[in-house]
Amino acid sequence: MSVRVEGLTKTFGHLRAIDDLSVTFQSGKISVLLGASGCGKTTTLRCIAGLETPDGGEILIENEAVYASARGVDQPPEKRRLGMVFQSYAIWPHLTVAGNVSMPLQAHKVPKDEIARRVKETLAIVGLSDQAEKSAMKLSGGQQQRVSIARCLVGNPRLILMDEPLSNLDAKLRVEMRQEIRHLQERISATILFVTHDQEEAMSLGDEIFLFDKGRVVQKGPPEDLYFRPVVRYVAEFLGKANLFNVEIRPDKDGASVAALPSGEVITRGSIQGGATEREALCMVRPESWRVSGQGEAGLPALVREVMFVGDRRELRVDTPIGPQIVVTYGYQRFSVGDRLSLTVAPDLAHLFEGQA
Ligand SMILES: Nc1ncnc2c1ncn2[C@@H]1O[C@H](COP(=O)(O)OP(=O)(O)OP(=O)(O)O)[C@@H](O)[C@H]1O
Repeated sequence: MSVRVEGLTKTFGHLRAIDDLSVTFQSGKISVLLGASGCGKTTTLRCIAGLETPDGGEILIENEAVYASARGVDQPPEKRRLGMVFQSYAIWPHLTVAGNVSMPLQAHKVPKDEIARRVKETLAIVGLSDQAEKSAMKLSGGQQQRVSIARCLVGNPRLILMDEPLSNLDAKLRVEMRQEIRHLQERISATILFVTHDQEEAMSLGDEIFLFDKGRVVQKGPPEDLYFRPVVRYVAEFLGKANLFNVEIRPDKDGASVAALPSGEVITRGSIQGGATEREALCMVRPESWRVSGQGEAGLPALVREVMFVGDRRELRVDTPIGPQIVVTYGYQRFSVGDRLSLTVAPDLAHLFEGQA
């Protein structure tokens, strides 16, 4: 079920929580709504669910208007046939696991034997078949969240809205649950809109990320596009770590381009985005994209100031003629404070924007 939002606006007093938002969330995909606290992610989700009434615009689910201000359309939440999972599990502590999952069906007066069948099927999907008769209160946080996911799935929604569903889980479980949600989505081919402010969660889960700022989407696309090809500085700095500095792009003798720093060093040559025309640009290099070689080699000279060993990788803070840079290397590559290095980057990993550092 695709979801289309057209010119959506929602204000709270003087605050524009959603500001003329137009986006399409694709059918059968996980779309992640990502952004800092207060940027309008939850309000967008609540408007789609019908839990919040927008000030204007349209919301279409599978091309059917569930909200259209100009035509006075505003379907109640229960008519929109979607499922929701929240940060708080909101399970009933006095009921069993099966009792919790059956609640939405009982509310719709579904026949008893059908309830039993659907609860059984759904518990199998979320891996809780052997816990069906256990009191919901006796489950771990991860299991409780699975119960709330099962309760959402039991009504067979084609569209599932998830608002920070993993925030209350510990770090290891969060990563496991991410994979489970991915597998689940593949099995039931549902459309999932997933709200988070965690960039790693967004990148590992999303088919597409919608990065919000001040009630608008700044950039949307596959995670790799946002990470390696951000359209503006805000996106570069929100997703992961970014080294940002000014470069001059000029043609090389053989027709390729070189990116030279204001201090004169050439950091890359080849087919750089932006072509061979002479111009100044803002350049972004991700920490792991720097290629490290020994002192005296061509490139940007760097002096190691700090080394942080994190097992699989080593994070270096280095001083260079263009200011401090972050460099990430493999954990087995040994570096010490005081080492002198040279840094270069592959042309396709030197990403250029308009603007100045
Ligand atoms: N019911 C409300 N009354 C007044 N202001 C509200 C209400 N709901 C949301 N807001 C405000 O609207 C803005 C957007 O809120 P929203 O919850 O959508 O942000 P968010 O991106 O989901 O942030 P978070 O990750 O903190 O939930 C915030 O400034 C918030 O304080």
